[in-house]
Amino acid sequence: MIEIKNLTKIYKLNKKQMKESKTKSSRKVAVDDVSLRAKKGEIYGLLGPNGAGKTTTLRCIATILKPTKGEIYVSGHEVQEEPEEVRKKIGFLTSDIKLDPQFTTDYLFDFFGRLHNVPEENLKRRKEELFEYFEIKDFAHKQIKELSTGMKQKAAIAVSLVHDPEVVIFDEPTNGLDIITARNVTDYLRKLRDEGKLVIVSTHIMSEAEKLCDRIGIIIDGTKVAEGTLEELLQQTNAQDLEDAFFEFYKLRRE
Ligand SMILES: Nc1ncnc2c1ncn2[C@@H]1O[C@H](COP(=O)(O)OP(=O)(O)OP(=O)(O)O)[C@@H](O)[C@H]1O
Repeated sequence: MIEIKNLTKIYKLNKKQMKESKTKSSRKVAVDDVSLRAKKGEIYGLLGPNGAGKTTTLRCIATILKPTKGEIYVSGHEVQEEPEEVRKKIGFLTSDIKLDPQFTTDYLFDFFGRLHNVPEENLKRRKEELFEYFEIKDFAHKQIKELSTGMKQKAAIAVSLVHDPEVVIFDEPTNGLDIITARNVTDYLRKLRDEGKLVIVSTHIMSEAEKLCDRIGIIIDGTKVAEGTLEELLQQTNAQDLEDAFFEFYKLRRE
């Protein structure tokens, strides 16, 4: 389970960032008092527009960013108190973390597997399974820098799952992927959910959230403005689809 209790993340802005953001304040509240729970066996989607605070929230869960306030528990371990334990439990994918361009997928898979203390037998089996599923075999021995965007994303996904994590945190996992590769990835996330894993994803794509996520948290300007199953969100807004529901919540937030 992931439990976020009153997470707030404030970035300190430097002069250049203040100028770019056209603000006189040196503080940017990226996430403002967000609480949520996601359970094993579900895909929880964080849905929000650009700059809503989705990536910041996921990075705090993944121990990459330090929360300004609040607590986050991953399988019972608090991210600031037991970051090592949290890192063992999670697989984290984000576009900001790039695989080293001079290495091959095959090499990086083994490297990260050993870093996670995956026994050699299991590592071989995991590689066989993931490389087969994501059709990595044909380019497994090419350097990352030679790969297309889609191939790089598949490689990053396989590497993030090397240790068979019980919690999978994917930041915009289908970003930049063609429709076939994107379906491949979302199908794999469903498979993980069906195996009893907890999957948390961020997206700004309404149709993806609608089809993929068991529960959705809508986040706008760093605040969670709504949460529920698709049916619940539609009921709350009398909307026909998620896009309409989203705009209802957006209007309410901006009023
Ligand atoms: N390192 C940083 N320093 C200062 N401000 C930041 C930093 N990272 C993000 N922000 C700001 O915090 C806010 C939330 O950003 P975040 O990346 O979490 O949003 P997001 O919902 O993931 O957006 P997107 O869909 O565009 O990736 C934005 O206003 C962003 O400009």
